[in-house]
Amino acid sequence: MPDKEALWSELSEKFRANTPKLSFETWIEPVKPVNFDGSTLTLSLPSELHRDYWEKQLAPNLIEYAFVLTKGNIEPKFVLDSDVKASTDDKSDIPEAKKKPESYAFSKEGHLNPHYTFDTFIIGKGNQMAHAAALIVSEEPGKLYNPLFFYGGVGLGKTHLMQAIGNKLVADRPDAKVKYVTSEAFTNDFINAIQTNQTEEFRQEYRNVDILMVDDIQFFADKEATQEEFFHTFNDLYNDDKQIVLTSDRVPQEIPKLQDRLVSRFAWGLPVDITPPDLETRIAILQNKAEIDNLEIPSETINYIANQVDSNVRELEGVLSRVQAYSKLKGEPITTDLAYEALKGLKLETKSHQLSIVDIQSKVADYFHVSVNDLKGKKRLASIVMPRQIAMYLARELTNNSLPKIGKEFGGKDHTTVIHAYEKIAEKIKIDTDLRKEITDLKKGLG
Ligand SMILES: Nc1ncnc2c1ncn2[C@@H]1O[C@H](COP(=O)(O)OP(=O)(O)OP(=O)(O)O)[C@@H](O)[C@H]1O
Repeated sequence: MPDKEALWSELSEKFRANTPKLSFETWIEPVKPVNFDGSTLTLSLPSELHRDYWEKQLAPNLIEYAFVLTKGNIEPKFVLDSDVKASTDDKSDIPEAKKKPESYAFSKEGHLNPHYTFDTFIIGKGNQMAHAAALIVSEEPGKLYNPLFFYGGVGLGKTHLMQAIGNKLVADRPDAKVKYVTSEAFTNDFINAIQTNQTEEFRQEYRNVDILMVDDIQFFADKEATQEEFFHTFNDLYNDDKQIVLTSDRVPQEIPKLQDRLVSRFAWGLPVDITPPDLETRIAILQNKAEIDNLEIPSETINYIANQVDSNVRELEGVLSRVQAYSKLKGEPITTDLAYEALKGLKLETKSHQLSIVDIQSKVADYFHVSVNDLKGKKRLASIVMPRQIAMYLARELTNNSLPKIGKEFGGKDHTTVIHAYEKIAEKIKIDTDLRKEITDLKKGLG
C-alpha cells in the first residue's frame, strides 16, 4: 500500500498532466494529503470553495486516476486546512519521516487487503483452476502445490486470489505468519538490509513465515543479487514445507534474465494461468461489485458496462466507478444512457476498437429489419438505401478499415460510394433528430 504522500504525489502528477496550468495551480497544488487508510484518501483543502469544487468537479477524476495507479477503489474525503490545524496533536499528522525508526523497517506490505477474499472472488472459466488451487493451498499450505504460481495478463485477479489465500489462512489460524510483498518491496528490503547491515534481520523477516507471497515476480528480471537472495529464501521455506505463492504476468520460462535455477524451481509446484473473463463472468463481477457498494443498476445497464471492457477486471471496475461517480455528480440514477454519457470519450480496451464491418452490418440489418444481403446489394429502395448508408457511415466512424476495404465488404462497391454515403449521413445527422437518435442507438448497441 503506498503511503499518503507517495499516493498523492502520483495523483497530482496525473492531474498536472491533464489540467491547464492555471487550474492546476488554483485547485490542485494547494491540496495536502492528510491520511490514507487503504481505501479512503483524506485531503486537506484551503477553503470551502476548494472543497465544493473538488466534490463537484475533481473527485471523479481522482477516483479514476487512483484506479489506474493502485489496485483498489479509493474514495477521496475532503477536510479543511483549518480543521487539520486544530488537531495537530493527532498522530496521523506527524510526517511519515518522523515516525520511522532509526534503523530500516522492513516492508509492511504484509497488510493484506481485507476485500481480497474468496467470498468476493467470482469464479469463471478463465480462473476456475487458479481458484481451486488457491483454495486447496489455503487449506493445506505447504503440502500439495508448492510453489503455487499464478500467471496471466494485467488486472485479472492474481493479487486478489493470492491475498485471498493469506486472508483465509489468517482467519483460520490467527497465529499463522503470512507475508505478502511485491517483488519490488522484496528488492527494496533486501537492498536496505545490506545498506544498514541488517541482512540477518532480513532473513528472519522473510524466512520465519508460514507462507510467503511475492507478487509480480517478473520484476526480478535483471536483478542478480536479489535473485540470489530469493533463491536462498525459496530453498529455506521449501525445505521447511512452508508455502510459497508467486504471481507474474508470464510463465517463468519467459521472464527475461531469470536464473535457470529459479525458473526450474518455480515450475516445481503448480503453474496455473488466469485468462480474461468471458461476458457472463464480467456481468457477475459487476453485479457483485454493485451489491457490495449498494448500487441499484438495471441488468440491461450492467450488460452494457460489461461489454465495454473485455480483458481487464481492474479496468472493468474502474469503468463502474466512473459511472458511479458520474451518477453522484449528476444526482441521477444509473441507467444505460447515463453510463453511455459517463464513458463517452474514454479510451477503453473495448470491442469497438476491434469492431468488424460484419458486426456493424448485422446490427444495422437487425435494427432496420432488412437483410445483410440487402445492405451489400444494389437495390435502390429507400428502405434499404438509408440503412446501407448508415452502415457504411458507422463502418467508417467505428473501425479503422480503409474506404476501399469498406466498399469491398459492401458487395464490392467503389470507395467513392462509401465517401458519398458517409458525407450524406454526416450532413443529415445535423438536421434530422430521428436519424441522430437511430445512430446513437446503434452505436450503443455496438458497445
Ligand atoms: N474474478 C474476480 N472476481 C472479483 N474481482 C476480481 C476478479 N478478478 C479480478 N478482480 C478485481 O480486479 C481488480 C484487479 O485484480 P488484481 O489486482 O488481483 O489483478 P492482477 O492480476 O494482480 O493484476 P496485475 O498484473 O496488474 O498485478 C481487483 O480489484 C480485483 O478485486
